Amino acid sequence: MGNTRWYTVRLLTKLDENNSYSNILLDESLSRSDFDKRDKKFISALFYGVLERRLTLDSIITDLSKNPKNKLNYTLRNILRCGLYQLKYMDSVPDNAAVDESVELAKKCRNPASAGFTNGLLREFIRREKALPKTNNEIDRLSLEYSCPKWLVAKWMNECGKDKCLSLLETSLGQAPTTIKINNLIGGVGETLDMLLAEGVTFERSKMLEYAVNVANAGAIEKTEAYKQGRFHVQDLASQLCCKTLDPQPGETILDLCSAPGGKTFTIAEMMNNDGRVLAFDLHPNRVKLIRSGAERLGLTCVRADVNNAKVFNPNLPLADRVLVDAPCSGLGVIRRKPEIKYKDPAEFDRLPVIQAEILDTASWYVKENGLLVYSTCTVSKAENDEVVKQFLASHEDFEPADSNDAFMQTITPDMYGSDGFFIAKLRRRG
Ligand SMILES: C[S@@+](CC[C@H](N)C(=O)[O-])C[C@H]1O[C@@H](n2cnc3c(N)ncnc32)[C@H](O)[C@@H]1O
Repeated sequence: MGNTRWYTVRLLTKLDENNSYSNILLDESLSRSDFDKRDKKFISALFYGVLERRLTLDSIITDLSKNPKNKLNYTLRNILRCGLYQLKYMDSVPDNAAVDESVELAKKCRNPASAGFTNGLLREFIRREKALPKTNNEIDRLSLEYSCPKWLVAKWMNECGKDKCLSLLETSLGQAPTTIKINNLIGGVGETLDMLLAEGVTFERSKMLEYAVNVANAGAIEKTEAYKQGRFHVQDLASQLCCKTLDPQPGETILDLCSAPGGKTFTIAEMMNNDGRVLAFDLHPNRVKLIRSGAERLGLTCVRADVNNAKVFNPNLPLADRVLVDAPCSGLGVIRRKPEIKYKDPAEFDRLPVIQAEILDTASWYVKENGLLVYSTCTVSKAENDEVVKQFLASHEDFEPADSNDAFMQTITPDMYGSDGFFIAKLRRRG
């Protein structure tokens, strides 16, 4: 097991140094390693666990360090984070093993004092009965308990109220579900599910959507024969609900302006029985390739993918029956999948509403009379959701809510259907 811990510490350190995406870094390096299944599971649990609890773990380190101003190097900090995580959150690891293994790793550090420091800090944590540092107010307490930055706790408390905020915090931790969208154009649903079952994949069909299936042991889902045959793609339930809101019909022209990697494009094309035109765009050429290869695997010949900047009006694009703007956003609805999002500097998110408004305004030019414009994000943030839509409606008299009551704007939170956090607004161009 020592090897798996050192491996995890090195991966976490790489993440600190390079700012890369956690899932890509872990998947790529594990697939190149020769660890067995059990070791890989341990490494993943420790890696993601430390990442999602990083704020809490660092607060404990600061609290217990005799000299908190003493800067720890990345490696030693990650050894301590991993040790504390095992002590506090991994019941399967005995306390002595967590401490001893961490001390062994600390001996690999250049500073000879590291091992003693690690031993002292971890043992002090046990002596204090693994209590979290004391806090003075509720925001600080929740921030520490859920490893969520104070600004985000305060924001959700303010915007959603205490109960919703608590449920957002609760569902921001732990394993995210894996949902697939069955391709109704290749074989029957039953046939595809039988194939998955035969390959050892267990699942539960969604009660909300006919072609949505929750997969339990999703590890190698993209290695299955059913996947290779294009019988499904991985897509969260909320994204599938977004496509349902767009409600594309066979024979129509659809524009999907922020489309990569293409999940919604594929579902839209399948809902249209591959009949009509789905014009899918993204700003980044490499990501456009993902749309093309996905559509090809799924046999969706009605999809055409190209590079296009959604902020700038493109006179070559046709008027469309329905236009989807699945906008770039802060991603606060998916921090369970990508914990690094919550540690970003919130100032980075300030520019997003302006970009979103620009894209939505440009998108509106492509909508036919009586056509639909759907705006969506995978974030829970009024500034990027409700406010963008309200301002759009205020400055575009030719558009109206597509549903008569408040239902035209929907904030989906993970507690509702077990999906990601998501926002969908459905607007119509007046006739
Ligand atoms: C939320 S993701 C889209 C996810 C996609 N709709 C799906 O379901 O798979 C937002 C996408 O917008 C793209 N994007 C960002 N700025 C853009 C712009 N100005 N024009 C077009 N695409 C843009 C990003 O590259 C990213 O792929």
